[in-house]
Amino acid sequence: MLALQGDVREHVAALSSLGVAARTVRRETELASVVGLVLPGGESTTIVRLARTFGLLEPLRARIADGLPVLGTCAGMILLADRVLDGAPGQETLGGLDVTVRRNAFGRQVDSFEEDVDVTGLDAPVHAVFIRAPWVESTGPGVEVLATVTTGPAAGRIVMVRQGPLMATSFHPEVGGGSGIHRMFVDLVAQQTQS
Ligand SMILES: NC(=O)CC[C@H](N)C(=O)O
Repeated sequence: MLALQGDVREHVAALSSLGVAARTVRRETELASVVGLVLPGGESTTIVRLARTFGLLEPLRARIADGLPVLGTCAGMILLADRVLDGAPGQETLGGLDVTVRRNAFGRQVDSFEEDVDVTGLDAPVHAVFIRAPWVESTGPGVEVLATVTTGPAAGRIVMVRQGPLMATSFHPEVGGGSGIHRMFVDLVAQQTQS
């Protein structure tokens, strides 16, 4: 669990409900020992700035490039994206996920909303909470779309993707979304660790 800024506690609670004792990562030595990493929602520019201050920016990029399973939610999705539209001037990411995301994409009118979304691979819909969320504007060839918005002005927009060991949601599964998304990620980590 990257614990520089954002809703770390909610993710730790969601993982703990699945019997997974998540460890927090703030230092390079802590990063070195994890087998999977969650990038929380929060403020993407702040998280990148703190990652640089803590000497974690390049080590994070290196572990992602090396195949570390990562779940990025909201700001965490922005951090995983290779390309950002409407970002802060010169906004950097960790990258790894071959997508273009649009930051704060849902606009002022509906900047926060909730919707039940169907997720490929889950039996029940996920109650998805969007808070000044990004959406995925476009995806590269290796990226699988796992969920889209179905109603309202943003219908059809991509809000969950996966590319190999990298998974990202626009919404906050750690806030009232049950444990389905975390379960998917824990399974992904287990798969990748075995292979
Ligand atoms: N809830 C969130 O994580 C919002 C993300 C935030 N708008 C950002 O750009 O980082």
